[in-house]
Amino acid sequence: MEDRHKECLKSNRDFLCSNISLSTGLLAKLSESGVITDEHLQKLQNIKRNDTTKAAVLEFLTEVLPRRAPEAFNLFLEALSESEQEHIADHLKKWLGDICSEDAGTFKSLRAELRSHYERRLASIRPMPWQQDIYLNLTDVFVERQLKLKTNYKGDERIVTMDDLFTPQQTKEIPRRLLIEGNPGIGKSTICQTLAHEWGKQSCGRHCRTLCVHSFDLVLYFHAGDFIDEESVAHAVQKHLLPSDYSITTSELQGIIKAKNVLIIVDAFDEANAGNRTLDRLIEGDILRHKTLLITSRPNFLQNKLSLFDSKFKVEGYDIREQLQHVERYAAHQNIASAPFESMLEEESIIDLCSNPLNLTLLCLLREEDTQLRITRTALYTSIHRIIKQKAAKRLNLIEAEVEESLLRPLYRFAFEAHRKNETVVGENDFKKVKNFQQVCEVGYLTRELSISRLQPEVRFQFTHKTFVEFLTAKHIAEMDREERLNWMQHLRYADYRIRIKELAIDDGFYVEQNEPILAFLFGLLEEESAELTQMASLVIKETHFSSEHHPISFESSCNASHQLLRLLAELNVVPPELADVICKRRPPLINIHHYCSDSCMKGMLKLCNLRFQPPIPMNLIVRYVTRFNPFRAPLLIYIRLREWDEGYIPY
Ligand SMILES: Nc1ncnc2c1ncn2[C@@H]1O[C@H](COP(=O)(O)OP(=O)(O)OP(=O)(O)O)[C@@H](O)[C@H]1O
Repeated sequence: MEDRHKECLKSNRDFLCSNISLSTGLLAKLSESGVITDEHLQKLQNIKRNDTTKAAVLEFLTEVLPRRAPEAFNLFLEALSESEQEHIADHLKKWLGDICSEDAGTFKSLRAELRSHYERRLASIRPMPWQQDIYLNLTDVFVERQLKLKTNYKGDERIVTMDDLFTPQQTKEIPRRLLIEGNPGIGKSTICQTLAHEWGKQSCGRHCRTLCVHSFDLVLYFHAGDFIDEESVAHAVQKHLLPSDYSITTSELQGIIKAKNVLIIVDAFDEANAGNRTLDRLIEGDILRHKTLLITSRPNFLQNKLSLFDSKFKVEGYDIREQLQHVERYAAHQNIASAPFESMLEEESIIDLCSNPLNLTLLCLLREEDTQLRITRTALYTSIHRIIKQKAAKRLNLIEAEVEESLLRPLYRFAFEAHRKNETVVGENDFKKVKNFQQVCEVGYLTRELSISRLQPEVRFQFTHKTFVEFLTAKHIAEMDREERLNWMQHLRYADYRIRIKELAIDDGFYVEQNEPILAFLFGLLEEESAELTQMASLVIKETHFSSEHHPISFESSCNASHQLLRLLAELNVVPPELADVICKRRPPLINIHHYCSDSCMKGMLKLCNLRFQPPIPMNLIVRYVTRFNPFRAPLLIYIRLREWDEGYIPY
């Protein structure tokens, strides 16, 4: 409870004890609004029964109410008014009004100024900050997030909604230090923005009476960097939240912050924690310990400060329901049909991207720009990579070429090394070699990892998505010279095998598809480099026995190693003539297309058909069980003269 409210109860104790009736109506209102618990209720009723009402009121005023949440005082006044004791509420309000009348004007004006600041400045999201003309209305597109609340030191978690952020948890105390952690682009800043913007709207709406953001008298919304070189929160408010011609002194601000129920939101601890003394003091409770502080950070930046937080939340990727809501809202906001965005969520090649709100927003923006139904996976990742690069350049105040040269190239190498070890982490020994590693992390592909051993702490960095590791690895390989690249390719395995011996519990296998995430990106990235591409394709042709004859009608001839070239061709927009020549010279006498064939295999097949070889390559097409409409299959079926299949299955 706020100091001035405590003071008010104390100064009016005699009046209250003599006048309050602990009626059933009042007690019911107090327990309904959460001011008292069932235990409190029982205790007060016992005192009333065994002693006097006065004694019970005294217990309530001294032992119960002052220990409750800041908004309990106002709820108490409301309960009085609603239980026919309005005159008591008025008496207390008048006392408070007389005491605070001078400050009240300053406070009201400050609150109005902040509200209008948030209303104006936080109304939209700009997913590409360097492109201010691309913006989305926050209220229209915001997807309500779920958070994981850590419930004990063992790491057990419980799902909560954003409405539960400020709710007392285990200890029943209002949490004063809250932490939200999450990976890059997962929506931490957007949560902060929404909280401040909601508060700016004044109305509590349906949240009324819960511990929502509107229960705070003031919300101060900062970026962690706003505290650098600021000696106090009041100084940071003056510099970052108020216009320069707004007249209020730092000591007035300090007085208001001290007296009021304030929520301080600090976004992006990870971006500005070094040498941030005021922020450290705030987290440690060395200053403003009774105020509520909400910090967001990418994971594992607050290691030695974690114990200072009463509530720790994690925000994770979208589930499918949230993805759907995201694209529907986006489409409605842009006033276009949502079907193309919804179908995007089913595209296997980008499934992992869709769970990240930033990536999904970028995908929507790209999809809107792109009138073609499909673009290659490489093109998609390249576009997103470019956006992430531009974002980093803007944030780090560098030109894009510098980001590429000094930050991304080391990152490509890290990805390559990590992939080679089949890991998605970078160890201390690796990153120590890079002088600006901190900045490399800030690009947004790496997050700080917990040490593996508690006895010997080690800092490690984790890549955010496996597919990005593959894409960045391919970027590294694409930058190698030809010999080195071919040498890397030569060491891949190109034969499928499967061993299963049940009695010995041996189950092992290898499918060349395992090479494809990187090879496909590599083909896509080198599309313009015809000679390089042809060299790589020749190697694949040779190693996967593309030119050999396959059994003409085998049900087992599924989409296997010999189809790898097809799947890699799918990543190209155009097959360059040099490569087409090689394929033509080394074409197989027959190609089997099976109902097992993957979409990219079909897509590559189409590309092959488009080369119009003379004489054409004969083809078996086995189309059993094609149940689902697939946009690649339909044109293929039209394009290819179907060999009749004696079981009479009708192609879809
Ligand atoms: N709840 C949401 N509803 C709709 N869009 C969202 C939501 N959360 C995030 N986004 C989209 O994702 C983008 C990135 O989100 P945000 O900046 O909040 O991520 P972040 O976790 O703070 O990332 P970083 O750690 O890189 O700063 C936003 O600009 C917005 O386009």
